[in-house]
Amino acid sequence: MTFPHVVESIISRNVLTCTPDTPVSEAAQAMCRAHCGSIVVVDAQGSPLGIWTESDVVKLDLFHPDVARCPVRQFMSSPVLSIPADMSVQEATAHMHDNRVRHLLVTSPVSHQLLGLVSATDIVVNQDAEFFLRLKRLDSMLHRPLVIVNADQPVVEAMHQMRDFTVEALGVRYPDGSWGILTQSDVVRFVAGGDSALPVAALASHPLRTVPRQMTLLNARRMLQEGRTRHLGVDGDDGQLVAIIGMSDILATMEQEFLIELRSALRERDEALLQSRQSLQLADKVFESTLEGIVITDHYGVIQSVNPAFSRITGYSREEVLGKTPAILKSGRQSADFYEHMWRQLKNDGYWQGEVVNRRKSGLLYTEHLTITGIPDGFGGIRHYVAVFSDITQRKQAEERLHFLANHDALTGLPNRTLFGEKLQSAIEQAQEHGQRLALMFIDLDRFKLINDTLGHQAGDELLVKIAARLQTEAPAGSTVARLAGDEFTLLLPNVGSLNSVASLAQDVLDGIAGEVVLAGSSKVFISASLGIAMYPEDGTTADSLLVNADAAMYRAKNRGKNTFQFYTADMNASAMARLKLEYGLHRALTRDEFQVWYQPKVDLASGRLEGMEALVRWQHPEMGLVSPVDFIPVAEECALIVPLGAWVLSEACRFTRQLQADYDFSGRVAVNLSGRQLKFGNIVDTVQQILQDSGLPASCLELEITESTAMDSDQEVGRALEGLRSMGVTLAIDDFGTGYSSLAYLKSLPVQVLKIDRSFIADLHQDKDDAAIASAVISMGRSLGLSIVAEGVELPAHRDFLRAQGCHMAQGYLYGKPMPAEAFRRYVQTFEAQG
Ligand SMILES: Nc1nc2c(ncn2[C@@H]2O[C@@H]3COP(=O)(O)O[C@H]4[C@@H](O)[C@H](n5cnc6c(=O)[nH]c(N)nc65)O[C@@H]4COP(=O)(O)O[C@H]3[C@H]2O)c(=O)[nH]1
Repeated sequence: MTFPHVVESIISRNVLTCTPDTPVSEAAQAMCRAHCGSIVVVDAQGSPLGIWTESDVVKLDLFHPDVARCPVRQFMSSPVLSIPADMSVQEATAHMHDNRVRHLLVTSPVSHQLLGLVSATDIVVNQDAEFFLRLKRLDSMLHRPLVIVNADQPVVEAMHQMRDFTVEALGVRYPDGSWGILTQSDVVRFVAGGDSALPVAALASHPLRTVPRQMTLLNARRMLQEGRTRHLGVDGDDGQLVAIIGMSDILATMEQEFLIELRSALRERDEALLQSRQSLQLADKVFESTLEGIVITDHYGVIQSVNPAFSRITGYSREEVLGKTPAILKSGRQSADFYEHMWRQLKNDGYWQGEVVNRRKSGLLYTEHLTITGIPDGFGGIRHYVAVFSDITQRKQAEERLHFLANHDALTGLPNRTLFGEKLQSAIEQAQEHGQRLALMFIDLDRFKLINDTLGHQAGDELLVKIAARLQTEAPAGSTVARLAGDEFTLLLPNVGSLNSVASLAQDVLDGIAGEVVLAGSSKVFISASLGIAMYPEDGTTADSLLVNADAAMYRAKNRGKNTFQFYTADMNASAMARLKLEYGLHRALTRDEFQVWYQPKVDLASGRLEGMEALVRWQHPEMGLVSPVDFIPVAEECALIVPLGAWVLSEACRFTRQLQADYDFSGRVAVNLSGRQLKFGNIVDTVQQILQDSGLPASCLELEITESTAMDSDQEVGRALEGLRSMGVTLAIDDFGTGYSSLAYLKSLPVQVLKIDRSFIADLHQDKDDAAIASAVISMGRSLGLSIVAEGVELPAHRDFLRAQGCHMAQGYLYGKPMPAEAFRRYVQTFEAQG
């Protein structure tokens, strides 16, 4: 059976009312007129005081002569039961059942005014009970006794029968054997104005309509509704009247069924309520006592509730965070991208889980494992977010510690073999992807075993820690130092440039390690290391092959006498060694006076006069003999030795030239090469000034040559230096002109006076038209800019003749004289002078 939702939808709004003083007979008349089974007794304000129903009428003692004139208040049921209109039909039915009434007044839940009346009939008629009524037959509900009166009996007696047997209708037997019926409403009519001596026949309905006992309740109800009568006689199988049934009997049956259902519904509801109350209590307990922090926010993320664990973990009290957002915990450790991703997932899945680093009120960071769940609002949106988190800081720290221990050497704290292997692998992948080179150095301490055995393991450990520290000092940024085992260390250098730089670093590492180490107990040891280098990709393309080859190279270094390094590839060794040798030699050469300045004459092409000379440095190496500047100047440039070396050459050349001037009738200029590094970092203006002053050589007798590429350097420092030198009165020349990419406009802006045509254009100009064309173009261009033109590398008379014909001013080359030591040049000047 289904029930209408609330009582208001089924109430009868036409309520029959009367005052409390209304005589019983009048009340009964009103009920008869209105075909109502009850009348509500109201006070002057219309508030219900009681109710008087058909069944109350039957209870009247009509033998008492004045009873019909008595006020209805004496017989009404009071207080009258009323229910609010928004009460559910189920509850209303339970109410009726519990209070054993068939009518309830219905009042407005707001104003409490009387709205109407609801009867059991209203409830049952408004049920969709067809299915049920079709299943049930009349004989299933024949529980009430059939009470029979004779047609000639007085009505008052019949009323007593009704009351005593609590039946709504009586069977009336007529003398001819036919049947009639007397009902409660007939009694109401009687009370409304009947004579107490009236016989039953005067009020009874006759004949009684009868139906068979097998009839369904549905048909019986239909007949009752159609026949405008509230009762039917039921025939037994033998055709004898066995019962009288009325609408109320059908309703009672339905009610019973209804109540059974209702009771089970109520029981279920109560159980559900109890269960939900218990779960709520449980949830409350969990919320309050759980060790996990809980934050509940609204749809906008504004905090609505937090539990005690939240305060314990974050340090913020409930009051401090209510109305704020969880952003107060932000540590800045997560990127905007992180939060964007989190919200996107929350929106899509209604769920997010992960680790977050937040900040406690005290400022300390902590790591939490956080789960955020969106609580749906039932309309496709989110009503709340619930965040549950646990503080996993200690666990994380322990994990990190474990991870560190698993990947680092306990003694030195350096990465161990495992971590180093990973780093090497990823460096290889990186190098492969970007086409870079990397260097792997394998370092093994020399004589470590001896130290360990003689001084003990503790001293050995101490030494290893100190060596690790030295290695880390030498390791450039971006490199990785690791300890693989015992006294074996590695250094990984990603993205390395030249082999020379690797060799230099290897030497620095060895120098950094080598030396005295003071250990606890003041024992001193001298330590050194041997180092092997494997290059990616030349010496191997896998981590293993690089390690094996670096190790092999290290053994070779040991065999070569220790405290040295070796590349795995022999060629690399040779060039690196040669270069290192040169570099070391160079450092020593200055202090050991191994440098010399040689001079090469420069001649005026038109007159053939000696116009000056170029100073050219030479290195008299004790083993290698005379070393060309072509071999050592670039090295000196790289290791910055060029600055002191250049200053020495300059001072030597100026002193020599001043001497020539003093000794001979020599007024020529000396040209000295300047490197770019001298111009940038050598404080060159002050240096030149000082040298000129010390030597006494006039600035006009000094020419400084800079290469075309240095001249083109747009570095401001270079420009300032050139201006400074020029304003001092020194002549500036551009060397090797034609080999670079000088723009004419730029050339014009430089404070130079001399252009030296590179000898590569001169060598073949007598037989190569292009060279000839270039040389003559440079000459004419230089002249047009007002520059003095010097041709280098003039070896043949043909060179001389061509250059002279083109208007070149000066020449320098083997035709006039090779670079020669100072003494030889002195003689050269002497000869020239003698020739006049
Ligand atoms: N084949 C041939 N060569 C000729 C002839 N005439 C001169 N040479 C060579 O040409 C070079 C001229 O010097 P550079 O262009 O300044 O080129 C110089 C210069 O760039 C650099 N250099 C020499 N001394 C110094 C110095 O004191 N400081 C700096 N920074 N660089 C220097 O070394 C370079 C080479 O110097 P050197 O070996 O002395 O070589 C000299 C010289 O010996 C010739 O007719 N035929």
